[in-house]
Amino acid sequence: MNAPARPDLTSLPAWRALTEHHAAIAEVHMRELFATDPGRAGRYALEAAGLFLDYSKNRITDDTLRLLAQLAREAGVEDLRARMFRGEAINATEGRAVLHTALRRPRGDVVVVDGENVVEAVHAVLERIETFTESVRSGAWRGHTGESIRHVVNIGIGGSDLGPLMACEALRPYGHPGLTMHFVSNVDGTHMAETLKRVDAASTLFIVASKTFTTQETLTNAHTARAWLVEQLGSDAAVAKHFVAVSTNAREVGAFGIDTANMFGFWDWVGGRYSLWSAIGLPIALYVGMANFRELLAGANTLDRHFESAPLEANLPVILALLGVWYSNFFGAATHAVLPYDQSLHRFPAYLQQLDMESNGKRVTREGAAVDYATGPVLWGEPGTNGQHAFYQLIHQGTRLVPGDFIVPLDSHHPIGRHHTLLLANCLAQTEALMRGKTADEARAELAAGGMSGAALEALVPHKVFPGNRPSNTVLVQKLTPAVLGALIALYEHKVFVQGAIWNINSFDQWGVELGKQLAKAIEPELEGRAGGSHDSSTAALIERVRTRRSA
Ligand SMILES: O=P(O)(O)OC[C@H]1O[C@H](O)[C@H](O)[C@@H](O)[C@@H]1O
Repeated sequence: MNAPARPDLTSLPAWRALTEHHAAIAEVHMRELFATDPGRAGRYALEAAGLFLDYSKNRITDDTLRLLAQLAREAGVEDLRARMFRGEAINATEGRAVLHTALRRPRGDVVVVDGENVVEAVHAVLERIETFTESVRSGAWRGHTGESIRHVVNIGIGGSDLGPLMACEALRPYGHPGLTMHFVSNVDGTHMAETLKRVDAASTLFIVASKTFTTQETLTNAHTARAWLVEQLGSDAAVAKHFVAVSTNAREVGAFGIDTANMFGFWDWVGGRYSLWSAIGLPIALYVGMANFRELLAGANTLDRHFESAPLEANLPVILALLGVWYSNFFGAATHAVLPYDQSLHRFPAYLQQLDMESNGKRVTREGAAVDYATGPVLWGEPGTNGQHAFYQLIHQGTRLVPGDFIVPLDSHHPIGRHHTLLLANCLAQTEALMRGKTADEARAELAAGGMSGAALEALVPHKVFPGNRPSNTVLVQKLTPAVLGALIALYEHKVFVQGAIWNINSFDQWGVELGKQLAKAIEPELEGRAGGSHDSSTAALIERVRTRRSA
């Protein structure tokens, strides 16, 4: 299981060469690079799986790309990629394979784990999902009182929430008109209470989605929902027609009271944040139908094949990953923005936050040594153009370097009037402005043309200057179809993989979420006065204040 320890990242020849190269080009402005190289946009563009990437507005030259690809090679990206696709247990701290790519393989493909072809098992579950979703969508599946299903409430959190929620939002144009989707994740009772106000029990299906089926938030919400349903419909027997489960843990599903005939399984080689392709995608399949769900899988599989076979220099996720490494490790950028110019991708940044930050927010190497370089960035974003009117000021004129990905479809699902032309124009204008900036002379000339002069003009000039040289990627897609969405998600999954491989961290565990959970378990009885504990003075005083001041 244990591969030989890799040399430290910063001692690799390519790393050293990149350090020198960075010193040489750090001050070079992209305006200059574009002015002296008419072929730049054509050379720094790639297309695969319905995604077109323009990465020419980056602070790179041919040398940068050559050295970054060399870094990927020296860091063993290709070897780890092969080991992931083969199903080796590359998630060493949990002793697990990492095989979300097997979930989107066509029938007939073979991926063997522990002597079993998992692709067959994957398709067997897909067939069960197909049968179930068709019966719900057609109205054949009846609730306890004989009504068909009109509301679906997914109860899950993290990877058992963000993926299905994001994809259902993104694929609204494909959604079943008679189904309203709801997602409850937060243990804050408000989330469940406000959702239950909007559904009626007789026509509601609850999906309890939890890989482990032990997650406190999800189990608490599921118990509340079940009690509500039983009260509304007046019978425990109603649970059978209104609750299904998605989990790897049949025992706990049974203990909760859901018949395992109504359970859709998956496997421990599917990480939570990589699970929307598994039965965790049940809400997606219910909403957009199985044919579209299969398209989503097929789009991701096309990107997988590209990732697996394209040379590093022409490999979309590899290029995105290398650019991220370039900014994180050589320019000191601490953050990365994802800016979809598509309202239906409004939860995409939130989804990517878990994917990227839970995967690469690590501080020790796969061998357990503390890293001496930066790892995953703080990822964030909002749909354009809303961001433009909120935080783009900092991206244009602030003191921090914020590389960003601009994602936009050429065709809208809602081509009303000139909306989409305006949206596209804004997207293209922003990346141009970030790259070019505005010099003092340009600002001066503009102010003069507006009738200003003298000291007043000069006083304004510094405020009107945009330094530019701010990097961005532009991802163009024809239209946000299920296949394109699948490819887009897979693009980021593999980007995260490549970065984790270079940083030599395990992108597939998440021990960092455990300590808070542990402490919450200890504090919970203390808040109710059922136990005492030993804490720092701040936590102790806060517990005391909560215990004595809350009214219920
Ligand atoms: O699906 P579950 O087992 O309920 O887990 C839900 C989520 O909670 C955990 O704490 C992890 O941080 C996430 O990676 C996971 O997706």
